[in-house]
Amino acid sequence: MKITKVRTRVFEWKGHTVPPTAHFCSNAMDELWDKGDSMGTFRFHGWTVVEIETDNGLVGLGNVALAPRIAKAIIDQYLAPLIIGQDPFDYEYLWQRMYRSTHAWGRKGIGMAAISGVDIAIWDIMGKAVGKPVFKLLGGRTKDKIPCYASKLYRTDLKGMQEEAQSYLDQGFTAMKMRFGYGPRDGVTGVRANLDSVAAVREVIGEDIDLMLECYMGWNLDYAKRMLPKLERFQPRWLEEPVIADDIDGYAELNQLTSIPISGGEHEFTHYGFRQLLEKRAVSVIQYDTNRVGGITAARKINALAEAFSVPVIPHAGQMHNYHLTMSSLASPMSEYFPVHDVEIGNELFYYIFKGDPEPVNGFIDLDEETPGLGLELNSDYFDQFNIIE
Ligand SMILES: O=C(O)[C@H](O)[C@H](O)[C@@H](O)CO
Ligand SMILES: [Mg+2]
Repeated sequence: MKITKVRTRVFEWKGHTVPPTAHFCSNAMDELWDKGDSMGTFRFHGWTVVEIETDNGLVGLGNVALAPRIAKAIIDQYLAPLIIGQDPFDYEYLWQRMYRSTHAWGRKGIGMAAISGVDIAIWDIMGKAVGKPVFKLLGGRTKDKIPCYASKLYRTDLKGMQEEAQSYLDQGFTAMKMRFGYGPRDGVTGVRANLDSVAAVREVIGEDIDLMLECYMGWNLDYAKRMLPKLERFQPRWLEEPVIADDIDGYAELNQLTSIPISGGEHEFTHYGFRQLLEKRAVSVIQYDTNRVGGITAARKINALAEAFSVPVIPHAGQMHNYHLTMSSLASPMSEYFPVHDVEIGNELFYYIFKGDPEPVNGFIDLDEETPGLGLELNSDYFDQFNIIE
């Protein structure tokens, strides 16, 4: 079997979006004095869709969620020529070919995200070629079903957050993640506002539900050191990305500071990046996203490393490209799940572009044993709401 064609399309949402309110989610721009839209940095309203065709008529589907127009250009100009004419089952060779030939500029960030999109499509082809779901190629089922945590709870008014938390309990979730809205520049009142939001959610969910806390890199080391002891009484399952992704020593310091596990890796790349995080004991939970980290070929290596370090892997976002790895790895106890809603920050856009992602039932998702490949197809129902760039 040979790869004959690589097609990339950018899907840019032009439909209705829910505007974020102030202090919706702390983020890496918060430290800067900025007159602009401080929420702009973490809205993702576009996606790159990768379709790889083979000479026996198979089409593999991959995706990239970061800087979609750039990802498309990288795939079209640099990666497609490296894989056309090649056998998709040579996935490790192809990964190394893409990785090494773009090494001067592509090791981390959007270069690796583009490689990820291609690699995901290659795994989809392999599954379709042998008539098996991708998790079967990765070792098979290690769990009956995958427990999921509901991930939204952006910082709005406390009553609204409480109602939202209650709705996840009603749907059967036993774990959920909330976002902080305030950081170092918001002073003592911001500290109080952050603590109040966790107290409000805990009040509704009680002590027997896992609660994850997300900073999205909106704090700094000093602020995080002051916040962590104050958060201990809420017994969070983890505190996520307290500082920017490059401050690995900061993560390591925070991870030893209190009983609260520090999570990260959503903005880290390849097994080399994760070796550093693991060796420094910088994170207690790993959160790569397969569509950034280097695809399934890199993610499975990270799973092996994490297993040896006894650090759980709970990938960013859930979604099919991650679920297959979670299903097949003992290192992965759980998945993130974005409850479907109107287009807000863009995480939910995945469901408007693809269909096939499983719906959680009582807080668990399952993968079908019979559907070959990743189990995704394009969802043409919403095509007219996108600007589609070929
Ligand atoms: O962990 C996450 O789910 C991500 O950090 C968020 O989706 C991010 O996009 C900020 O909301
Ligand atoms: Mg996160």
